[in-house]
Amino acid sequence: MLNIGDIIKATGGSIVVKGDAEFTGISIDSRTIKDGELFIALKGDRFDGHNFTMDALKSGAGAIVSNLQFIAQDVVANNRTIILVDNTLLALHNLARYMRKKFKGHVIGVVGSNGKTTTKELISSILSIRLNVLKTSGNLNNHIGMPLSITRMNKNTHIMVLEMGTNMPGDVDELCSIALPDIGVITNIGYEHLQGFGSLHKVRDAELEIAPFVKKLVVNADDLFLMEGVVKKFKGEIITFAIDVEGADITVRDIVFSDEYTKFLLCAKSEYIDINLKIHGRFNIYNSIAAAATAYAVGFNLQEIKNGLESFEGVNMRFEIKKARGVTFLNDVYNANPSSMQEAINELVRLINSGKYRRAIAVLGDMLELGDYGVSEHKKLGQRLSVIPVDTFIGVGPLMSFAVSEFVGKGISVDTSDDAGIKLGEIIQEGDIVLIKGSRGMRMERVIAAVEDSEEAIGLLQQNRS
Ligand SMILES: CC(=O)N[C@H]1[C@@H](OP(=O)(O)OP(=O)(O)OC[C@H]2O[C@@H](n3ccc(=O)[nH]c3=O)[C@H](O)[C@@H]2O)O[C@H](CO)[C@@H](O)[C@@H]1O[C@H](C)C(=O)N[C@@H](C)C(=O)N[C@H](CCC(=O)N[C@@H](CCC[C@@H](N)C(=O)O)C(=O)O)C(=O)O
Ligand SMILES: Nc1ncnc2c1ncn2[C@@H]1O[C@H](COP(=O)(O)OP(=O)(O)OP(=O)(O)O)[C@@H](O)[C@H]1O
Ligand SMILES: C[C@@H](N)C(=O)N[C@H](C)C(=O)O
Repeated sequence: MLNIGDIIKATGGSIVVKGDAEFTGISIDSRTIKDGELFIALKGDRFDGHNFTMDALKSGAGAIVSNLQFIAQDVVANNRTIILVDNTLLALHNLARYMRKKFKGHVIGVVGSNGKTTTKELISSILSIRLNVLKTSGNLNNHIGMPLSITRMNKNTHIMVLEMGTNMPGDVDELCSIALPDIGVITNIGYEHLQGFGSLHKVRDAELEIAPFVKKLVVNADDLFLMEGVVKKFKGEIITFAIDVEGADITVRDIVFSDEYTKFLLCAKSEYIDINLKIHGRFNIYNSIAAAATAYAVGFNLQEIKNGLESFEGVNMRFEIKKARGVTFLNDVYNANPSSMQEAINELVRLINSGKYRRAIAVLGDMLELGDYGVSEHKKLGQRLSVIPVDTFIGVGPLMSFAVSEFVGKGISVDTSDDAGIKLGEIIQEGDIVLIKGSRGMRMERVIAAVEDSEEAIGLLQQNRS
């Protein structure tokens, strides 16, 4: 329960109408606010939440606003609490910071270019074995989603696992100044959001903004560029995980990949345990050992870590392997940048080399937000695809057309993911393996939807089977 005294202390706001003094939680959305919650009216790209204060007050217990002119008299007369502040986003930040300061457990901040959501979920899966974990839900990793997640804290919360996203310098610093993490996890440094950062060095600087806040930093020792920055900027306890580099705190041996499972031996000092993951790819071993190292650092033993890792089912749209009508789809449509694209291609190659598939098809959408690197990174991708056994490459979007033009082989350039789905529907055959990936804005999930709807594709597959 949040009480009005704490809210006023945290936000410095003033009470305009005093109704309920206790609230079950915070909501920023009148469409989903629940009975007893306090609405915070935020201004967004499409709407100003103040326009929905009345709706919110009808269902909720009160509101924090910065502008009273939207509050109708009949709602005021209804005795719903109304708190006036100068800046509602800042009020959300201050409230989250206030609640965090009262919290005595560990707060784990997960940053890095790739794998944050998956690593956050893996850490939570392990810690939940014996603790009540509060985690950022889904991908809510920005200056709205992360503080909002903190406000879900209650007296039963033992530990927090918070994903922190960034697409420009200063984001991680801002998020850390609210969450005050004591343990940091940096998954890796890669080519992401270069439009906002300009260079890989600036990406590293941005992710390392977590360093001054934490006492322990869990880092990927195989990422030598990251490690160079960590050693320069961090003076606390460094906990390392690695597949290749020897001597890391958490390492792995005897990796076995298949399209059903990923097995390996997880080693911590002189102890080891076998792990059988339901998720796929070498990059997911990194995410798993990042989670293992974090859990180890807060006192979890290897059996608990095994249980948490093995029960994890994966996150939607992140390298899901789906089989439909004899075709294997690698559904990696959540996002894309040059580093994660390379990882996905490595996995495609590994699967092709297993000899189980007839043909490989890559359906790839633009990698967005790369600024000046956009064209050159797409051209490089086309060249890389040319030297692996990809039968057909369907490129979606204007940037991918540069990749298609560099591709030596059967390349098709289309404008939208719907068009790509139709093309794919025309060519897929039973026994094919298809990688589908692109930036969020490219909506590559529509490729799979279009194939599923395509009668032609279904017909072709049935014809092939008989
Ligand atoms: C605020 C909010 O959550 N908006 C989401 C909402 O947008 P919508 O169009 O409905 O409204 P507005 O934002 O314009 O509305 C303002 C407020 O009005 C409320 N409201 C509106 C209508 C109504 O009838 N009643 C109302 O009460 C409304 O609820 C608002 O409070 O829906 C969209 C579609 O689902 C969402 O896209 C939109 O989400 C925005 C973008 C958001 O910031 N959401 C956060 C909760 C969040 O964490 N979102 C993550 C995205 C994270 C991300 O992209 N991370 C980047 C790094 C980012 C770094 C930082 N510099 C940055 O720029 O943010 C990364 O690479 O990881 C997510 O959704 O996944
Ligand atoms: N450790 C990793 N190294 C490289 N690529 C990865 C790694 N983990 C995941 N990926 C790729 O990144 C995609 C998104 O994964 P995830 O959502 O876990 O990352 P994220 O960092 O949270 O992304 P975002 O920045 O959009 O929040 C996956 O589908 C996969 O292609
Ligand atoms: C979805 C957002 N978190 C992200 O990763 N954006 C990049 C540009 C992408 O979608 O590839």
